[in-house]
Amino acid sequence: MSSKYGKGSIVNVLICGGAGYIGTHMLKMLALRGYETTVFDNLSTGHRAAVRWGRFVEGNILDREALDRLFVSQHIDVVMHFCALSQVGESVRDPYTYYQNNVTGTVTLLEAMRAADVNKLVFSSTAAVYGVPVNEGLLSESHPTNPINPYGASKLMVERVLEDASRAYGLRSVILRYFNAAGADSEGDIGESHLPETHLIPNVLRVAQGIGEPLKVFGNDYVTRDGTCIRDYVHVTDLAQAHFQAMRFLESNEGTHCFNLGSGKGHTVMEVIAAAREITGQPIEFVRAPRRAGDPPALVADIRRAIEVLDWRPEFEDVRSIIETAWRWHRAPHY
Ligand SMILES: NC(=O)c1ccc[n+]([C@@H]2O[C@H](COP(=O)([O-])OP(=O)(O)OC[C@H]3O[C@@H](n4cnc5c(N)ncnc54)[C@H](O)[C@@H]3O)[C@@H](O)[C@H]2O)c1
Ligand SMILES: O=c1ccn([C@@H]2O[C@H](COP(=O)(O)OP(=O)(O)O[C@H]3O[C@H](CO)[C@H](O)[C@H](O)[C@H]3O)[C@@H](O)[C@H]2O)c(=O)[nH]1
Repeated sequence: MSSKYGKGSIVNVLICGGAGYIGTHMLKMLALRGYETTVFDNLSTGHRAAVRWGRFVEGNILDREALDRLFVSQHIDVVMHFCALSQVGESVRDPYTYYQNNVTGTVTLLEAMRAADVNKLVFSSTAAVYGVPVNEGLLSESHPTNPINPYGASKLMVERVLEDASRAYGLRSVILRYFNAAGADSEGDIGESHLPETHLIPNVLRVAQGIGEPLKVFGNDYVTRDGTCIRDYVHVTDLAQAHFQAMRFLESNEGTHCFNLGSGKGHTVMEVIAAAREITGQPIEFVRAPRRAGDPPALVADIRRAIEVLDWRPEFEDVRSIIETAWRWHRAPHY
């Protein structure tokens, strides 16, 4: 079997945060490829109904005893760590909760892994670690990290912990800095369901369905081609595939390794709305609103490192195909 899809020495995968949006897509991929999966999740933002494969353990990564019990009861080869609170605005209002959950929670998980001799981790980081880009080009992993909110800072702190843990304890880790996760499982089994929903694409599609408040477009005076922010939307199944390849990479590579994950292409808010109008056939009305605090004008990934080192490439190349999968889910959500 090819190293891209074939099985290596890894059999048992612990998916922390596997009841959430991205974690459930990871879960489905691993389960269908024959891996033994355990999801550990406190359901703070995740959904029990989304965990349709493998074993589920309800628990909090801040609870060391619960983690110890899990590692004793189940052999684990690798941990994929999706748990986080991830709303930028909330992190500004309540930083203690964010540092507690995202940093202390992760250190607790790492300590439990060390005690159980589990030495491989794939970590969900974010483009928010970069802060405001220093130039207009694509962002590579070597761009300075200067987060402008506690959410991004909490992820950067964990990245630093992982580097130190690699030197001190031999932990192997891959840090994946995602840009904007979007879309849904192409079979419609799972999708994005957050409450409140802050992300652009689900909010646009909610308006297309005639649900809730009108869409707000935050800011129209950015120095971009139409005045609205540019983001790099990457399909959630492409993210799961990158995790899969990162997991396989850890079988033969020591140390800490960091990769951007995006599509490599940027779209303005207005371009996303235009694409969604075409796909849904709905007018999708919006109101202009002031800039949202903490929004950089443009964030687009340089993904060459993930292509070269992980042999990963996004399959959903066009934002329309990403929105189409999300639209299918939003018309028939299961949870
Ligand atoms: N969605 C994006 O665009 C995006 C972009 C960059 C990075 N990320 C990161 O990717 C990861 C997954 O994001 P998502 O969009 O799937 O979020 P999500 O909120 O849907 O999923 C997170 C999951 O973690 C669980 N969780 C949170 N804290 C926990 C704790 N203390 N103990 C146990 N479980 C806990 C939640 O219940 C949820 O099921 C997060 O770490 C997020 O910061 C997401
Ligand atoms: O109702 C909305 C929602 C969003 N936007 C705009 O659409 C763009 C995308 O916003 P999202 O909230 O969908 O995504 P963000 O770029 O703010 O955030 C995402 O990417 C970040 C990294 O860049 C973090 O990782 C974060 O967790 C993740 O949600 C932004 O310009 C935002 O101002 C609107 O105009 N109206």
